[in-house]
Amino acid sequence: MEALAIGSAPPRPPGLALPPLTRHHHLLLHRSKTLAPRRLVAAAPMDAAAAAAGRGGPAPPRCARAETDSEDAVATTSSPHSAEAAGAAEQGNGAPAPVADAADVEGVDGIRIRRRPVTGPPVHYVGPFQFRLENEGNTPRNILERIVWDKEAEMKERRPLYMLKGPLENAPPVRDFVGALKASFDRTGLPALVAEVKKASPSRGVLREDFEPVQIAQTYEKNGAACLSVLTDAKYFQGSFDYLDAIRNAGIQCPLLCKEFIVDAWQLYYARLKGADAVLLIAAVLPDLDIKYMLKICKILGMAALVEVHDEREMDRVLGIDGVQLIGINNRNLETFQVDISNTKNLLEGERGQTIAQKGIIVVGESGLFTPDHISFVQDAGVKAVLVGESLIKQEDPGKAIAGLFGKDISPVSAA
Ligand SMILES: O=P(O)(O)OC[C@@H](O)[C@@H](O)c1c[nH]c2ccccc12
Repeated sequence: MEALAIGSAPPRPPGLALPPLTRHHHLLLHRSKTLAPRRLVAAAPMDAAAAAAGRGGPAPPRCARAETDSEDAVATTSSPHSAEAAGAAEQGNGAPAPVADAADVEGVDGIRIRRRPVTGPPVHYVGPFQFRLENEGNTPRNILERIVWDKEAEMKERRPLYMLKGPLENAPPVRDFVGALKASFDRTGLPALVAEVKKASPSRGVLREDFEPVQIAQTYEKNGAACLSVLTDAKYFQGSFDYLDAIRNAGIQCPLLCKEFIVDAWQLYYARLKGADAVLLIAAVLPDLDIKYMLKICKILGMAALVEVHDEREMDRVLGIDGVQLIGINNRNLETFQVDISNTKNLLEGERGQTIAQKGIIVVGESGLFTPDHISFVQDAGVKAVLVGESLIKQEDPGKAIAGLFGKDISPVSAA
């Protein structure tokens, strides 16, 4: 294993130069005509969201006043790289750069959500009064944005990275997540099951009242799950890193996926020390450069990364990244909660499917799978693994429910 780059930020991989400034110019210059007119409102010196954003996370959003337009606008960025680019724009010629509206930042680095709240333009001092432009920038527009903003805030409470060094050295050895998926597929001829230990979700509420994570994990393993996925987000999924820990220490052999909204490399180290063998990287949340960077850290830590996509654009982005071994196609849109299992098929059709086959990438069909027909449908579409939560966890014995989902018993004992 390579040395762990802990205590200091792992170096930016060679060849990953910052994108040239011009890549962002259209975003900086273009202004939406559809935005509602803005109003000036009297404001407290700093509201809570602005204060949170201003506390200085890894990549504070930058704001600048529009130069060419009388109407003030707000710029934000969704990645460290675009933030740096915006900074360069300010410094380059000494003049304030034209900026984008909140609505225009959709699509920065290929991600639609805004990674951080827009803080709004600076407070204006007018005699004894202070004014601040009112806009929608401090309100999340969808659930994914809300979760990610909260996660960024959570990150501010974390222990410093160097404090993870000791516990990381004592972490349980890594298990081969990809190998387990392949072995299961070869053994059963059916998509390998990643069974999810999930108490609740924002879209479905509480899925199981009497929630015993270790027992659930044990029955999943006994009944043929190749790997397990453990929700660790507390606020929206009632998950916990303690569940990961407890499952790992209960003697479960299945490799474990840490199901978390990863926004910061720190979480990768933390997941590993809690026993994770794989992590989820969501393309709707992470720009390409962050995915590349995090893949390298995963490699150093020996963990697999399941890179999740939901649409063609995200799939194309991820197919352009070297070193991706596992792609998850989420049938659930995390912004609207709509589930459509034909999404898996659509994203695997034509050239995309061929590229995936050439690269030897394993595709995991995720969400909304309830019946043997659903499993056959996604298998025919080309997946070699499935990620299933609700349809199992809601049954009295979630493990026994596996045979119902696949239409046959896939437990290792029955195959022997
Ligand atoms: O419960 P379902 O519909 O079987 O879905 C499981 C899994 O795909 C879903 O929990 C999931 C997929 N991607 C995510 C990202 C974050 C949180 C949860 C998820």
